[in-house]
Amino acid sequence: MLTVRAPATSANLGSGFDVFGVALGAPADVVRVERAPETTISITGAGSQYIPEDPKKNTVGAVAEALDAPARIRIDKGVRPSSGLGSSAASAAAAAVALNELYGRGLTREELVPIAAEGEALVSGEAHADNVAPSLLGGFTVVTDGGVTQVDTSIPLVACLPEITVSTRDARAVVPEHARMDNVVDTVGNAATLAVGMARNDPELVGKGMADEIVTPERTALIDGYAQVRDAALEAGATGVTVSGAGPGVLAVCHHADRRAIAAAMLDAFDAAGIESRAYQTTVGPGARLYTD
Ligand SMILES: Nc1ncnc2c1ncn2[C@@H]1O[C@H](COP(=O)(O)OP(=O)(O)OP(=O)(O)O)[C@@H](O)[C@H]1O
Ligand SMILES: N[C@@H](CCO)C(=O)O
Repeated sequence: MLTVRAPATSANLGSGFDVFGVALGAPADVVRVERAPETTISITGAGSQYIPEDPKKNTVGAVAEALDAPARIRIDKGVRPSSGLGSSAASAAAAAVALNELYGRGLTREELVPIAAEGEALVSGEAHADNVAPSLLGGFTVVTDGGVTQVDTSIPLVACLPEITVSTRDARAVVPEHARMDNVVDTVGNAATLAVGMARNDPELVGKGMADEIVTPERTALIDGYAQVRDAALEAGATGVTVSGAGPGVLAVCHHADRRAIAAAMLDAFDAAGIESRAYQTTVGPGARLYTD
């Protein structure tokens, strides 16, 4: 049996819609695989009751099919689905690493990115790879048609997850089809600032570079209490705040010493809006890890 732990991720980071992503130190999914004549899936853990065990409807089933690697697959969910923390991607990334090893396919982590993205196509209608790439490779990733660029970094983060759900499919429906050129110019500048900040491990540059006037404002409207939570995090010292992935998770970038106060401020602000939430105080971390029993 092979076991893989694959981390939650946060995609977009505001200015990098469908391009940027980071691996989170926590939470994570754990996937165990054994060879079998046909693929079966069982699921335990966070939100498992909302996730289909039918291989044709589960991201790990799509990965098993893409790798022609049937298996008995057990998923222990650390990442709740429809969270904005790359839940479906964490399972897909873990399965890709595990099944690649189980069947000796010999693919590199980079080569597994489009395979794991097949799972994302299944659940959100598009094979966007901005969650599976950081879950497989760790650190900060930039996904383009030309491939994936990755840099290791350890920027401190707080990811706050409210007890509401926003499906990626619904959140993609509000993305505007057109943008004004001045907003595009601003967003390109912010994205470049953010990327430099990641390379320099500088939370000030990363936070500043998350600003985005094109996609983020449309999505914040889907998250009750977002404005209050953002303001509370900024007051508590966050260098930048944005929607995590497609939401409803909210991501704050900060200095290490401010994480606790920011987490408390975000939890209180959601609470004041009548919404329970939990906060992960973490950093950008490593990618999927394989264990052999
Ligand atoms: N292995 C899996 N883990 C989690 N969700 C899955 C899995 N397989 C299928 N799904 C389905 O995918 C949907 C959740 O995926 P979605 O992309 O909406 O959320 P997410 O991965 O948490 O968020 P985001 O991509 O915005 O970070 C749910 O409908 C869930 O049932
Ligand atoms: N880039 C995707 C990520 C979903 O997690 C989106 O925002 O729709």
